Amino acid sequence: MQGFDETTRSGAVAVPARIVARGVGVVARGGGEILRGISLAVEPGRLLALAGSSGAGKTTLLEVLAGVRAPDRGTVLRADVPAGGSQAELGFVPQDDIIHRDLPLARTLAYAARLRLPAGTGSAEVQSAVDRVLDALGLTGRAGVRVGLLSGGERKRASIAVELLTRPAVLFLDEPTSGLDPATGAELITLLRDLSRRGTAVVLTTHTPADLSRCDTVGFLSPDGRLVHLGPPEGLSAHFGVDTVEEVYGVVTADTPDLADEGPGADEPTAEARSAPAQPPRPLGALGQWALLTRRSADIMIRNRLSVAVLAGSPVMIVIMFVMLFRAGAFDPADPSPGTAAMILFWIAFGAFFFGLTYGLLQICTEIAVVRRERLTVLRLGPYVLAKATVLLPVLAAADALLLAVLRALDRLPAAGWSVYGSLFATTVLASAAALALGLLASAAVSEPGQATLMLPLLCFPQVLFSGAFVPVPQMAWPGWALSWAMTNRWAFESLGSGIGLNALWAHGRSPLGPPLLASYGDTFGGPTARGWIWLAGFTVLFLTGAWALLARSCPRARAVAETAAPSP
Ligand SMILES: Nc1ncnc2c1ncn2[C@@H]1O[C@H](COP(=O)(O)OP(=O)(O)OP(=O)(O)O)[C@@H](O)[C@H]1O
Repeated sequence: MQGFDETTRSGAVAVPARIVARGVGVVARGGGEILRGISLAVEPGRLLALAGSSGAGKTTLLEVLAGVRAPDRGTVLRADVPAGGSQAELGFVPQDDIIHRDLPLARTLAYAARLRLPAGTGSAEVQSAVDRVLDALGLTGRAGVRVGLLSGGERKRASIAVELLTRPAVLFLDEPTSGLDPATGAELITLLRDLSRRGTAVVLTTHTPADLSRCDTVGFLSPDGRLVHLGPPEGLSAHFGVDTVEEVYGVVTADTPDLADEGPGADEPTAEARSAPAQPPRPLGALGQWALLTRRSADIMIRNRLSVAVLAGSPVMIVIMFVMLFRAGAFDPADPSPGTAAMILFWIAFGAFFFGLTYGLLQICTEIAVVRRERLTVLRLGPYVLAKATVLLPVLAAADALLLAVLRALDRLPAAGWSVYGSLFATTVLASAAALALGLLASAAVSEPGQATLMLPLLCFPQVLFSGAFVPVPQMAWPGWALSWAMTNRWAFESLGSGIGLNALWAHGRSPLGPPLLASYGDTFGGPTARGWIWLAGFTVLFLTGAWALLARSCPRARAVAETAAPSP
């Protein structure tokens, strides 16, 4: 590990910053107080550790200082040390990794750099920023290794490297040493200390007593969220009248007196700093983000064996099953099989739905920590969601085309012109698009991949039951009839039937089973094919908007710290 010595001088920050919290309080949703009356200053060139028992509020305080979360009481203000000029960035490393595991380290850093560095940054500058942070964190030798194969300590350093790309003035880290062995943890703290010596203010939370002795200042929280000590680590145990830092955790209770509130000191941010909005350099625009995120998503998908297996395997498996299930010639007007013809169309609609849903379900929840972090500063959610659809729609269209082509080649579908097959193809692609959007919505709604997997049957069952294939829509009880309007599969099934002329086959084909089926299904296939397309396109837009809205709620933007002033009680 290089550290931030003279050879890595480019790791220095351009604009050091000071952050001052005064009387900060945070109230939990249930009404309990998480933090009470906390005042402290984060200084450039200093390494501040926040310690305290589990649940004391360390992460909450870190998030408030970083602008990730707004305080309910008090103020958090920042002052960039030199007057004038643009304000420098804040870096935030949460506990979860904030890099994609499927990409080689240098590649994932290059994507992060293109997203975070100002619009118009050239390839050479991106490469030099990546080389700089790899060097600074001792990861140059691991540049070509897939992130998932790095050790825990290397991955933690890789997450820090992402943050250093923009030369942040203040770097916040939530438990950076958790899960690391003592030597690796100590090495990491030394590295952060070197970083702080170069002008960056570093704030971290930790549970490891050994970390505290390597920091400049320790802020100790009581179990009820008050700051009960703030000072150099050497004075910590003496302050509480015990021999070791470990013992401090035992003696600090809700009865421990508050730190005397002397405030953060005379050089509090000036009035100008209070009112100055943060002016980060202009980031990549919406179109640029969409193009970059599309490339990154495609790159990740191709490199992930599981996703390649799902993308290629599920259409092939479903086509084989359909071929095994249905006999040839169900659409032959001379000897039709009316019931089978309807079932073939239903299962084509369901196949298109299933491809789209399975493709979408794991897209967002598997990288939510990365999205959350990128959203804090630069990421736009519209381009992000659209990039997912852009990458997956062509693959879905290919799967739908394969399904139709194989079924036609093996005579499970009738000999018909290009216009009929164009209509069937358009229906399946729209059905897949709506299902993909539903999958993305579900993926944005859950918090982990396990929950997304559980959603699969929950989303599929109603689409089978209420599509109108097994119980025709005119025969449904009214609650089922009402629900059927919300089923994308109903509209795909109806458009397929109308596009292929199922009513005519049932009415004029030489099978006595046709007319009764026609009577039972009513005008299910009698409407224009485009009616189903409009419904499917509408659902696609609705579900994509829903995914965007859910992400906007769960992944908020960071608040400009200078503006996070809440009224004091
Ligand atoms: N959004 C929230 N809504 C309700 N309660 C919350 C919320 N965020 C945090 N808490 C509660 O606030 C308390 C402090 O949480 P926090 O994660 O800040 O503590 P911590 O000191 O970092 O804990 P640990 O060391 O175990 O990570 C906990 O009891 C937690 O359950």
